[in-house]
Amino acid sequence: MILVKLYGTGGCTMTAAGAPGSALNWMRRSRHGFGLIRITRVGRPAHQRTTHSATHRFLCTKTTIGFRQQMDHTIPPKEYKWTPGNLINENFKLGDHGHVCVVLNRQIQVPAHVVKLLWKNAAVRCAVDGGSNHWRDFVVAQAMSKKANGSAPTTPLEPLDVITGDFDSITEETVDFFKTTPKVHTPDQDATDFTKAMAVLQPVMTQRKIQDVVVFHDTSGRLDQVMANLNTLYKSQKDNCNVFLLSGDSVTWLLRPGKHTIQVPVDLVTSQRWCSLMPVGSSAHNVTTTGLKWNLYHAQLEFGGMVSTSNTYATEFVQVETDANLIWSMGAYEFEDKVRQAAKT
Ligand SMILES: Cc1ncc(C[n+]2csc(CCOP(=O)(O)OP(=O)(O)O)c2C)c(N)n1
Ligand SMILES: O=c1ccn([C@@H]2O[C@H](COP(=O)(O)O)[C@@H](O)[C@H]2O)c(=O)[nH]1
Repeated sequence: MILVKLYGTGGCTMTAAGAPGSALNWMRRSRHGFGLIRITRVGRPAHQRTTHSATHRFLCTKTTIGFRQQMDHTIPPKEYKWTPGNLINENFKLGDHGHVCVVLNRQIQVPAHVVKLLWKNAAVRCAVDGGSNHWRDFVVAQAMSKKANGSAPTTPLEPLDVITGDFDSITEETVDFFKTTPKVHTPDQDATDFTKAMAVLQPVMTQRKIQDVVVFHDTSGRLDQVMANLNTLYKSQKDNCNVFLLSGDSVTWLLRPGKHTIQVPVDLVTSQRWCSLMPVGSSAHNVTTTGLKWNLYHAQLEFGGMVSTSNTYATEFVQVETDANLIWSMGAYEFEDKVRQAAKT
């Protein structure tokens, strides 16, 4: 097993410069047979951690005023355009420089054809700890189904580039199955394996100018893990990347403060699939939407107050203007499969 150890202690930070020993080189070097690469802990070392200083509070206040000015249109709000159809029923390719695929430790419920196309088109492919067991199951199931229905062999699934994690869930069989795949050990127990995987991937993404990450997860099972996965969306903001969580019946990502246009696949509009806006972590004080069945107008969204669930679409283009982060989640897939089944019969 090629083991790349992510040390739990140490003073250096990961660099994107590609210097010898940097995180950036894990793929290239491991392919050349390098056994051990030292990468330091995720996050800042303890001596560099700060409490919220006066300067920090000052900056926060300035930022808040900045958002208010954005909402007042004193300064134009930052604009974002989203085309989730690329994850649901067309193209299956994101960004000018491609996307990263990440498999978390949950059975893959996203329809197989979607997984295969997103995987094929990915620039980097990663499994996180027990996610590698599920990826192995997926690979085997695909091979078996081809054999069982006698269909012509197609090109095999592209290999994993890296497996990361604290390795408390990956099985020996899976280690053996992926014995040539580089492994990056991330033992830090103050962050989830998913969060640490994002940190491992970040230098490669920076180098290759990749901004989008497609994650196969599932909303069933452990609520703490589901909530932690949402937290990872927040944490990934600092790296300026977009992380999309795909489950068997939803696509979820973070809307940052600003003005968002979401182009909704037409079939989801006509079938009136659900969508939602959730103020996870902090209240949003000024949210205005158009294109939804139940719109908001300079509304406050917060836990303990109003949250927008079981909403749906009035038009193909939804606009959301918000002064705070919101989790956007929308129904997908399951319905598509039902339509496909119905069309067959
Ligand atoms: C305040 C606090 N609560 C909880 C923890 C414990 N903790 C947080 S993240 C983490 C690692 C979780 O690893 P992951 O592989 O993502 O999940 P697992 O399936 O092992 O639970 C642990 C142990 C902590 N370090 N600090
Ligand atoms: O029920 C679950 C369990 C795990 N996850 C995600 O997968 C990674 C890796 O999990 P391991 O248990 O360490 O293999 C974890 O960080 C979570 O992000 C999950 O989503 N749901």
